[in-house]
Amino acid sequence: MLVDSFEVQSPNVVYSDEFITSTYDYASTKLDRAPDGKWVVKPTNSTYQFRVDRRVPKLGVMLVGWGGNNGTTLTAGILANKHGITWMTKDGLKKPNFYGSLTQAATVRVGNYEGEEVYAPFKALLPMVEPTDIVLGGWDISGMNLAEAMERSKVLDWTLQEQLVPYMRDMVPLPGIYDPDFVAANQEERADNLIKGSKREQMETVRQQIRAFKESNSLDKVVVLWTANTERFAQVMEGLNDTADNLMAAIDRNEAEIAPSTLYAAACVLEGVPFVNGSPQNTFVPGMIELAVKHNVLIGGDDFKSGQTKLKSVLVDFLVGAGIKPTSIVSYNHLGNNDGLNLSAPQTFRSKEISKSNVVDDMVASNSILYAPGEHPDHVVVIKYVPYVGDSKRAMDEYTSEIFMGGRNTLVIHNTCEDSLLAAPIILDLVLLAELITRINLKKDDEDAFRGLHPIAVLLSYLTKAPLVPYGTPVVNALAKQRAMLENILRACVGLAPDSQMLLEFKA
Ligand SMILES: NC(=O)c1ccc[n+]([C@@H]2O[C@H](COP(=O)([O-])OP(=O)(O)OC[C@H]3O[C@@H](n4cnc5c(N)ncnc54)[C@H](O)[C@@H]3O)[C@@H](O)[C@H]2O)c1
Ligand SMILES: O=P([O-])([O-])O[C@@H]1[C@@H](O)[C@H](O)[C@@H](O)[C@H](O)[C@@H]1O
Repeated sequence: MLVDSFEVQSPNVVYSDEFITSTYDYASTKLDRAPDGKWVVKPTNSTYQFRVDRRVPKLGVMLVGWGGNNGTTLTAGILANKHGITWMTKDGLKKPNFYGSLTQAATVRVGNYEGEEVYAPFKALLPMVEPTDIVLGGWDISGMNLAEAMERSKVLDWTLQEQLVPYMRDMVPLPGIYDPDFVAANQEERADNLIKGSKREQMETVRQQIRAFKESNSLDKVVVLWTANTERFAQVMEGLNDTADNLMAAIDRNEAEIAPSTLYAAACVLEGVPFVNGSPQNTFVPGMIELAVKHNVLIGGDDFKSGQTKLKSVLVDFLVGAGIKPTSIVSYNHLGNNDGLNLSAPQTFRSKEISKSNVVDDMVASNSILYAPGEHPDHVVVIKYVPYVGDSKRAMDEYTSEIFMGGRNTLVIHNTCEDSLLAAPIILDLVLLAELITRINLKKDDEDAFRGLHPIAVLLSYLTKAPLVPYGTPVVNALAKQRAMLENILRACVGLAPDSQMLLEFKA
């Protein structure tokens, strides 16, 4: 059974016009080592208070790379849902949906009613912005309007595209910050819509564009998300970008090694606007992270977890969790969109190779029965550019594992999909959750004042290949654990315990 919404009746939850306030008992463990070397695990309990602002803002979302495959596809999807646009295909009439979005198309279990399991939409956990209320805008180094850019992307059925043209032809991306040193040379030909000037002038222009977008649309909040091309990694150097002050000084010196993505991110932080990185490059150099923490502005990333890697973070978790030892993982894919064209350059591919490769580290480290210290599966990532297939990425994976008594198991997976149809709903979740997170405050035990969550938005991990986490926080890539972490924190905000899956009421 699915319920559209619910309210929690509990002495630990108070609903006011402005806030949902909950008192939550958090159970964890503390480990000690006894003198005889025995490990001692001590259950611990602490009390948190969560306070969520129920007032959903008028939200503007500014995409860096708005005219790309992902940007145009998300824009088209939101408009088709907003206006109820249906379209005919050879398979019959199609209706708009938000499939692939955790917040819009997934559910959470809230309990059992008269013997029937009851679920609610994920978005029912806490008040969230409705996707169709979002005001979209953004930047692109290509000045093509969104209708023509949608056609260029070749993602959506033509019978849908032609109905969307009237809504999208007047959407024109703002000029963007372009630096050919950070992307593939093959991107030069589309770079006709550029912010000129020094790095400081470019950053200040972006700040002014954000302010103008917010004011002209009478917005309460803006979230910026990078869905532009993958950049090469920037060198991290002492005195350049290792601290917030050094980063700002480097921008003022027009230092070449400051990437466009970092300039956008810095502009956002200085404007108090959340910035989410959907690509794998190290936008968040140490100085950028320090700047965000200093200004207490949400940052999150990196690299949308959309297809091949998302499956990997499930499959390896299943194998290792079942005591099976993956020993060789080969992930190949080819695609023919502009992302693939940009990734055909070694320096930009390297950014993607890193984010696609590190995703198994936590799962391998979780099982020293299978893996000796320092031992890892062979892991190879290959991406090839094949123009003919366009956005329809072909992913082929081979997982070889050791099983009982010297046996071997090999799984071969073929996965074909429009990459942008996987990424667009993930972008939606990232911006909706980033906005929600800024409305969550908490305090622990006897702390006096409520405070926000850490500006590095670990809660977005489920949606990213390379989760950005505060120093000292474990990096979790296993998809089930990431989803549970997100769901359980949102459940705690309304005083609900994690779903233990124990179903004890049916056990005796
Ligand atoms: N499934 C997916 O599509 C997926 C998954 C994970 C990550 N990503 C990442 O998302 C990003 C976008 O993917 P896409 O398929 O939409 O690519 P795309 O090339 O179609 O779109 C990128 C857009 O960004 C613009 N752009 C490039 N540099 C810019 C800058 N400095 N400022 C403003 N605009 C700029 C380009 O002109 C282009 O229109 C890529 O980095 C890709 O690696 C995509
Ligand atoms: O998310 P995922 O499917 O593992 O990874 C994808 C890669 O396989 C693809 O080659 C690349 O172009 C996309 O940007 C995305 O990163």
